[in-house]
This record gives sequence, structure tokens and C-alpha cells, in this order.
Amino acid sequence: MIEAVGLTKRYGDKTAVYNLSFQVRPGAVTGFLGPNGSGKSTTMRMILGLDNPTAGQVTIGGYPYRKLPNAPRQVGALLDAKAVHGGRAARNHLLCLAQLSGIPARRVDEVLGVVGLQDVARQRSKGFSLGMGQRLGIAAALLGDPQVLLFDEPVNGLDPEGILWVRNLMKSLAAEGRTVFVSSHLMSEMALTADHLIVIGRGQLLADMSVKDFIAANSAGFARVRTPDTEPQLREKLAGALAEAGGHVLPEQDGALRVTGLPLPRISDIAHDTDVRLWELSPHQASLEEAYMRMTQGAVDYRSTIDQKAGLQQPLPPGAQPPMPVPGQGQPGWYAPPPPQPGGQPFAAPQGPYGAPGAPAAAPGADAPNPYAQQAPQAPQSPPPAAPPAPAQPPAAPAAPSAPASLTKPEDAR
Ligand SMILES: Nc1ncnc2c1ncn2[C@@H]1O[C@H](COP(=O)(O)OP(=O)(O)OP(=O)(O)O)[C@@H](O)[C@H]1O
Repeated sequence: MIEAVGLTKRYGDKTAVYNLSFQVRPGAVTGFLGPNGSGKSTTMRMILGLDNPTAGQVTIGGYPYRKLPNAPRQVGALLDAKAVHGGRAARNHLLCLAQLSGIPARRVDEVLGVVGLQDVARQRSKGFSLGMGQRLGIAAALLGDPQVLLFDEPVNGLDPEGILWVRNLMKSLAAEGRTVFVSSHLMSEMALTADHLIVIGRGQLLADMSVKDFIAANSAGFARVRTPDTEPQLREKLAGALAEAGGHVLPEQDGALRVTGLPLPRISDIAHDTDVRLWELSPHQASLEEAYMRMTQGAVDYRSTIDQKAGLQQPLPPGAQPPMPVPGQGQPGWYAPPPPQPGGQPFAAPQGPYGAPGAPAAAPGADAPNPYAQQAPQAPQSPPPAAPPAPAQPPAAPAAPSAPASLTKPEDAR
């Protein structure tokens, strides 16, 4: 087990990690999540004795790493796959590590086989692709057959087959009773791989719970409701009736409505009472990504602004409309609805085309003061792009679904 107590790390006046306490237990894959610069790598380095905590401590099996007897046989880690001597053949690199730790040479060939690099074992690693480098780093972590494994972004650069392989590897290592601690920015992958999550923001603990509980605590189920595309007035009518009944209604990119705060049968009854036909009424659960975005939105240090392409773009001809978002590419700006408030009260309605005024619940921990945290840089103010003429449509979304540009939108856009 890995245990951190009051772990704090300062670099000069920058506090990278502040008062972190958590446990990583054996027999499970624990995902370590946090926005860029939130302190994940710093925490992992302290676990591995590569950095000294400014305050607090972290132990593995009760010992600080540097006091752990035969540490390389007990703990394996992939921190930076590029940290290898590129002029050395992959096998020789592993052989050096094995010899330093008293691990027999035949184990090197075993792990080369496990990570699928046996055919390139004698090639220099400087010619390796990103994914091959990751595999070599994973091989090094497995070398001592350790009980505790740490992986910092292990799927970085891997192809889909490689990602699946890492997922299965992590799960099987945990199923063998090992402690597996893995950081990743790939939420969809974490949702499939991790049993438990530790989430940090600006160096502080935001959540320590199972994936299931995390999604439940940071999001709520919602309904998708679609009225006939051919009769937009029906959609407006239903949206008004649902909002009046206490629902929170927001438009989806494909013209459907996303409704929270009302059970499906009630939505159906309201549609019936208002004489609106439905083409779709379906229950949905927010994804881990949506729940994560909601939780960490207050702890993101680096945000992009919309690219205004100063002087580089032809102005739109008079009367022309900006391009519509592409259906099926997700909708930046959509994050999980806030979790239900205690007592089953409906959510605080976000400001929106159909929502009543109000503010969504703050992400847990987002308000917790960190005396050392630095202010997130403010996005420069720039004139808003010309609004599309159709008021019922959501604002045109930036191109990349995960572009943090959407995080700069006001609360009511989420
Ligand atoms: N050696 C160092 N000297 C000064 N500042 C550092 C050092 N290492 C990390 N930091 C700072 O500490 C903060 C946390 O960095 P860290 O690399 O731990 O974050 P991270 O969560 O791993 O980020 P990412 O997801 O981008 O890899 C950052 O602001 C970083 O600039």
C-alpha cells in the first residue's frame, strides 16, 4: 500500500503539492487524475524518493522509498519513457537495470516478451517510436516483478491495440493483488481501467473514491428529449413547459433537449399534457470525462482562448453565417449536470436559453483555499464572435471536442 500524509512540495514560491493525504490500496487499479500542472508527477516522484517532500510524508508498505528494503524488487515505475540511454539496445538497457538490482538476465527476456518488444530487443532505443518507448518503460517497471507499480501516462503514444493491452495488463496486475497507481488524461480509458480514483487540482486533493461514486457524486442522470425536427415550435413549447415544472433544460447539438431534475415519466406526462409528440425520450448517465470536467473546472491552470486569427481570416460576406458545429463530434461546453443537492432537491438551474436563473453547484474542493496556489491566468478579453441568427441553436462550438477553450465560457454555457 502507498500512503501519503500531509504531503506538500514547494519549489521556491511555487507550491506544486499541498497537504495531500491518500492511500493507494492493493488489488485495485487506482487512477490518478488532475489537470496539467496539478502535481501528479511531483507526487509520483516523491513516492519514489526522487523528490523530498517539503512537509508530510509518503510511504510504501510503511517505509519511505529510500528506506524500503530491496526497493527495485518491490516497486516498479514508469515515469518518463524517454529517460533511457538512446544509444543502448533495448535489451541492454533492461540488462543494466536488472544487474543493478540483482535480477537474473533471463527475466529481461521475459519482460521483453510481455511487452511485445522481443523482435526489436537488439535495436537501439533512440530509433523507437513513442509507443515502443512506452513499452520499454513498462518492461523496466515489470522487471523486478514488484508488488507496487506506478505508471505516469502509460498509454501515451500507444495505438489502440497497445492501449487495450495496457488496460488488460493493469487489470491483471491488480487482480494478482498488486498495488497499481496510474496517472492518465484519457478519461475514457480511466473509466475502463480504474477501480478507484484520486483526483487532485492545484496540488490539493479533490476526490478519493471509486469511479462509480465519483460519477454519481459529480454528475446526475439526465434525459434526452427530441421532438419532431420538422416542428421547432413544439420543441420551444415543451422546453418552456419542462422549465416551468422545475426541470433544467438545455439544447443539445443535434436539436434534442437535455433535461435534468425531472424523472422520465414526468417528462412524458408533461409532453402529453402540452400536446407535444416525442421522437426520443431516453435516460443517460454522464461520463467520467464529464464528471471530471465538472469537478476540476475550478482548478485548471492553463486555458486556451478562441483563436481570433487576427488579420488572417477573410471576413464573412454580408449575410453569410458562420459554419455550424459538426454533428457527432461532441459538444464542447457540455459538462455533466451538477449532482443532486441534499434532500433530492432539484438542481440549481443554470442560466440558459430555457433554464431559470441560478448558479450550478461549485465543484467540491474547488473553493478550498490553498494558501500557496497561484491565480489561474485570466483569459484575455476579446470581442465575442458574431452571434448566429437562430436563437434556439446552441452557440457554435470550437472545433476540438476537448478544447479547454469552452471552459472559458461563462457558467451558463455548461
Ligand atoms: N523541478 C521543478 N521546479 C519548479 N517547479 C516545478 C518543478 N517540478 C514541477 N514544478 C511545478 O509544479 C507544478 C506541478 O507539476 P507536475 O509536473 O507535478 O504536474 P502534473 O500534474 O504532472 O502535470 P501534467 O499533467 O502536465 O504532466 C507545475 O506548476 C510545475 O511547473
